[in-house]
Amino acid sequence: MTDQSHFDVDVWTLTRFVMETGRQAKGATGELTQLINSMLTAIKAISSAVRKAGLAHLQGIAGQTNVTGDEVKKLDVLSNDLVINMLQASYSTSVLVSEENKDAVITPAEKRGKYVVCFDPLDGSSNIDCLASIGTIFAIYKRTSDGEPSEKDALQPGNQIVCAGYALYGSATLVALSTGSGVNFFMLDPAIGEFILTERNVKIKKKGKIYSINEGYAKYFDPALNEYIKHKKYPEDGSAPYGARYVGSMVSDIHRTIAYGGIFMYPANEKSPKGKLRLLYECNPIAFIIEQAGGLATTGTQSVLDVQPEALHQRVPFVVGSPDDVEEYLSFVKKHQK
Ligand SMILES: O=P(O)(O)OC[C@H]1O[C@](O)(COP(=O)(O)O)[C@@H](O)[C@@H]1O
Ligand SMILES: [Mg+2]
Ligand SMILES: [Mg+2]
Ligand SMILES: [Mg+2]
Repeated sequence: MTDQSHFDVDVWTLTRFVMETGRQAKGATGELTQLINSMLTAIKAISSAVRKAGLAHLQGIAGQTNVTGDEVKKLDVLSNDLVINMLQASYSTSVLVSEENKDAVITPAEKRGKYVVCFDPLDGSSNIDCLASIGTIFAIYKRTSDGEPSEKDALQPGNQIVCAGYALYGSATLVALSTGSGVNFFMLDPAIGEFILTERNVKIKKKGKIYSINEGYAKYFDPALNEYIKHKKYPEDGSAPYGARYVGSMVSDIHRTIAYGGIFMYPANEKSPKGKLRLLYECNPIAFIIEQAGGLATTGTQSVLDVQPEALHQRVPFVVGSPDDVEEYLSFVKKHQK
């Protein structure tokens, strides 16, 4: 018998994992499995496009701006089309909300299913042309209304999420996924085109040593935030200062925060009174994952997942990470409210 130890013959692919957990869900119809698998197909295709962008003239701008004023890149458009087409072909969705579409995309009647998906097809677009890591983010909800689907079906708080995940197109392509019972990491094995389970039930450190924020906006930060950052740089208790890391691709900054611990912040500031990150397809899915990993996700005044959305592209201030770090930040906010 040859030694097969180097080749796993009982490999846990993401598809197998989702089927396994899907079967345990009461009343499982397999529709969520179909949906997730279609999302994975889009993610594999985006991963391939990202890695050949420089060769296939896919870098650079597409020549338009989106509803939130972002300059849309060619890869934003390609990724968006891939996700929409794959999800609608899965017969499991009724309403799609994308960063790149002003209005909700309603699935044609003959292809409708019971899920609503909010997604950022390509996160970190400003980093495409310099080859820094970028990602895809998604959140899946069950439709709760009857009759004709509409954008209202997507205005659910993040605490109603059924499944959320992100893909990171980094030195490897990774998917972090949660269906509400913890977070699991899967890495793409290009040799077989499958995502392989690499880390089960991932937990974030209680406290980290890294803070992550774009300090280029420090001029516009509120006093509580500036005092908190000063405390990280010049700790009064003689402890070591925190390290600073900021990629400018949220998925990349978030994945590092989960892997190493610490805090990621995109708060409100004078220039962006509600912050920059969008609630439905950036903050809610990431907040869900972070909390499933034992972390905290706050707007500064409430838990992100409790925010009742009022508009598809609304922004919220966003501070997430290790529980002790987020709590410490909130203590500075409270101190300045008195
Ligand atoms: O350049 P800034 O203002 O720090 O903003 C960086 C943030 O903008 C984003 O790129 C916005 O996301 P998109 O690239 O999907 O529009 C985040 O990924 C990132 O955290
Ligand atoms: Mg954008
Ligand atoms: Mg984004
Ligand atoms: Mg985007």
